[in-house]
Amino acid sequence: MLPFSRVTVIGLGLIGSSVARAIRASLPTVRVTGHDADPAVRARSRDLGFAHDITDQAGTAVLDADLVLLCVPVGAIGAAAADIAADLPADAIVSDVGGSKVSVAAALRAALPHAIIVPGHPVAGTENSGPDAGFATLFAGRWCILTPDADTPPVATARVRAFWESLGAQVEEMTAHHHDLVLAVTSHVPHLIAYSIVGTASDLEQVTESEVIKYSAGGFRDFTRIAASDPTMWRDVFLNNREAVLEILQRLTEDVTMLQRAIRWGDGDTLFDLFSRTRAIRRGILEQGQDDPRADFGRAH
Ligand SMILES: NC(=O)c1ccc[n+]([C@@H]2O[C@H](COP(=O)([O-])OP(=O)(O)OC[C@H]3O[C@@H](n4cnc5c(N)ncnc54)[C@H](O)[C@@H]3O)[C@@H](O)[C@H]2O)c1
Ligand SMILES: O=C(O)C(=O)C[C@]1(C(=O)O)C=C[C@@H](O)C=C1
Repeated sequence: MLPFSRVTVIGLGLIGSSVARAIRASLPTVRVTGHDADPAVRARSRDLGFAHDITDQAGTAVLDADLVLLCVPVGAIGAAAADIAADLPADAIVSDVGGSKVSVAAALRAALPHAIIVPGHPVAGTENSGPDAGFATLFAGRWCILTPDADTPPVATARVRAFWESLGAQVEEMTAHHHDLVLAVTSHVPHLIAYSIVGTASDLEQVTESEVIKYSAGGFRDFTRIAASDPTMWRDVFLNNREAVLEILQRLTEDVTMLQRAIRWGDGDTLFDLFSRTRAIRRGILEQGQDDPRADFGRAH
């Protein structure tokens, strides 16, 4: 049995349009309705045709929904939830895809005090944004983390789990607090490092911009891909996961200082030991078959 038959997606950028496309591909009998606050995104989404209907008002989009998925930047989730509050059916489940979870859960609960809420985060994305960037296979073989709390009925969590599984994702449940700490290490601080190193390179007076472009075929090129990620989305993630990001940054600063000392004092063993450990981690990821699915980008639309 299908977990939902009428899904509304609010926010039709990379993630929202990918969810809509994935539903159309994997759950063809499910009706998909979309809404975006930006009229240009609504017009483009209608041209792309990944939803059965795109409404101009958020409230109209949710009138008969049984699942509403908020796919907007985490700083906008409270406003997007408030926009649907008056029209949300009492038995509809509200979920989201935000990259941080503690503040998102609080914003959802404040805007929708009586709704059934199952916060979520598909750990899958790219550096691109907007409705043209989405693709149906984005979630296949990737993790989706759900962070239900004491107010979340287990049956609602089970339905949202079944929904993501039907799009090809593997689902894990954890607390919002634990999610934010884990993602600070695996996603948020790595993005901050990429933004920072690309910014530093472009500021260096001794290195011209043309040299940065010319010699960026190596490791730096990988950083530039991450540093091209959406500025609004990532500003919101850092402002909304402040505590966990600052905690991990403190640890990182101490570890970088240790490496600085090893380089200064010619301590090759310390460098070699760390690099051997990190190489083993990368090889472990490859052995688990969790390599980067971006190799399929462009072919997967
Ligand atoms: N990009 C990724 O790699 C990735 C991965 C997983 C989760 N996420 C999360 O997904 C969410 C969306 O990210 P994205 O990459 O799709 O961004 P995006 O910029 O591609 O799309 C966001 C869309 O939300 C719309 N929007 C903003 N405020 C709105 C509002 N109040 N009401 C309705 N629409 C509104 C924007 O107009 C835009 O079209 C974010 O919370 C992000 O943390 C992103
Ligand atoms: O691969 C990328 O480009 C991503 O940034 C994807 C990524 C990640 O860091 O893994 C980014 C943010 C998310 O909330 C989830 C996934």
